[in-house]
Amino acid sequence: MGRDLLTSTFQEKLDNQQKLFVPYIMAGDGGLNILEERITFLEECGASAIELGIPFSDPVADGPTIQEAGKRALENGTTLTNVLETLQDSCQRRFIPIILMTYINPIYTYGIEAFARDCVKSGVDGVIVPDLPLEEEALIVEHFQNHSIALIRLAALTSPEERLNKITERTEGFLYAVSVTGTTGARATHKDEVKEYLQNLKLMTKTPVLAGFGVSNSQQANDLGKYCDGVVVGSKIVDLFHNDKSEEIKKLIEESI
Ligand SMILES: O=P(O)(O)OC[C@@H](O)[C@@H](O)c1c[nH]c2ccccc12
Repeated sequence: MGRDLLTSTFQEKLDNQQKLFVPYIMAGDGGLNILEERITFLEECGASAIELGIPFSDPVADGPTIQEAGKRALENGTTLTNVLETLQDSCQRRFIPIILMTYINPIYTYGIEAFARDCVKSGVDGVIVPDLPLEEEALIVEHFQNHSIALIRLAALTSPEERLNKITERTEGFLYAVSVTGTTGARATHKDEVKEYLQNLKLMTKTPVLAGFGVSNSQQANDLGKYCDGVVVGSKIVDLFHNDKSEEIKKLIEESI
């Protein structure tokens, strides 16, 4: 469970010469009643873990596709509370690690300790909090540590070396290497400097490094995968589920791992 499950699942895949693939989905997009089905489907396709977004009214890092998904989920009445309840109900039936992506505000409102405790009950293994800078993370770190929940840190192309040192040292589970400047969303190509950026991060940490933002096809996943351990794909997956194209999701994952 928790941080250790994330670490051992990733290590096992890497030992088998596989690349890691973490799809992002928005909880409650299409209704919370289909969440378990989507998670199972992604698990069967070969996903390494699921990044599950909690919809939020002010999603500053999200591009248009994820924002729209968030709006649909909020309209469906999705909240952090009912997502955790849904995950708890299906907890015994899944093996794939779950990572929650939520802004700090919903965690704060929920109560930090209560959130950490309920993550454990719901089988959540890691958390990404994109609007919580390193300087502020003391607010939550201890609570997560006590419950063995991984706090996954994000590196940016613009982070100075000395900041990258702290990020790579502190990250748990994996390092999320944001590989574009700007918000989430499919892009046609990545800048040349991304290659060096990923290689540099790989030298800085033994924790797996995953590239995310702007990956929308297996060609990009394979290209980036030469320099790191795998990819996170959000907008493309959200878009394909929304348009009922799950066969394409299967193909994308199979060709990327
Ligand atoms: O959508 P993209 O470009 O494939 O990028 C992944 C991203 O959507 C997902 O990891 C994510 C969604 N919202 C975020 C906020 C911050 C960091 C990461 C995220």
